[in-house]
Amino acid sequence: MKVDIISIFPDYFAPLGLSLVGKARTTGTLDLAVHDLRTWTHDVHRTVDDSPYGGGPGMVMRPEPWGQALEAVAGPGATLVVPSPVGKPFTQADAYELAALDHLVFACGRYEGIDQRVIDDAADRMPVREVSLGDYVLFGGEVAVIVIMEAITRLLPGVLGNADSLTEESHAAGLLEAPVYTKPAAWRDREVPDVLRSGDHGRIARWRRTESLLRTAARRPDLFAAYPPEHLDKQDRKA
Ligand SMILES: Nc1cc(-c2ccc3ccn(Cc4ccc(CN5CCCC5)cc4)c3c2)n[nH]1
Repeated sequence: MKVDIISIFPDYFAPLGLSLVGKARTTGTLDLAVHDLRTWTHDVHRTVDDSPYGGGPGMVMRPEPWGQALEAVAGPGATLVVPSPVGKPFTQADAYELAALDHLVFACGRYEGIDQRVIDDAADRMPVREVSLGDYVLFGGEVAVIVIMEAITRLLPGVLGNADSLTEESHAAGLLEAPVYTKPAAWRDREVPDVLRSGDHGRIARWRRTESLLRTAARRPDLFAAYPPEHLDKQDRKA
């Protein structure tokens, strides 16, 4: 997968050189390049922002540098992803969709956002997705891109050691996962649930299922309400 990131803070993406994302880059699974938006400014001050038409707080990112940057970076077959407080909430389903694409270009805004004409102009040439990471306001798109890149990269072939981790995932299955435990069996007078040490895999699977349902009902009534009733068997109804 080819990914290009455009930002006025290219150093923000150093974390994408570490750990499993870094490994995906060295193995060639992920071809990632980060570009400084100021490359496409031509004034002595390398200006990327200006005051908002209509007034209002802060500054807005100028369209010219973005227009030239996207022409240079987003060729045919690219999809533009723009983190934004007003975007569509980003979900695991979106991560799967983006992970299946050949070329992603991320536009990281700062200040109060990017001139809307940049998005509208790009949408004439390529698919554009404005995505929100949640109902809170960040300083810019960079942190959102790091999160999105983690969510996508772990879905790429060969990145996760044990592919089972993907099938067991909660958000993939619509429920929150059960609690996890490891050695020691007792720690600060707290015991690991006996069922998990029983070796009875059927009983263990039922226990985990029950814990997932209870957790989801308690913490994410929205997910629980959306969980297809046909996926609940009579054993679950006893929970
Ligand atoms: N999920 C999520 C994503 C973001 C996010 C993503 C990209 C950018 C680029 C700039 N900002 C800062 C930013 C933007 C808009 C306002 C709101 N202003 C009110 C009046 C005009 C606009 C404030 C501050 C971002 C924030 N935040 N949260």
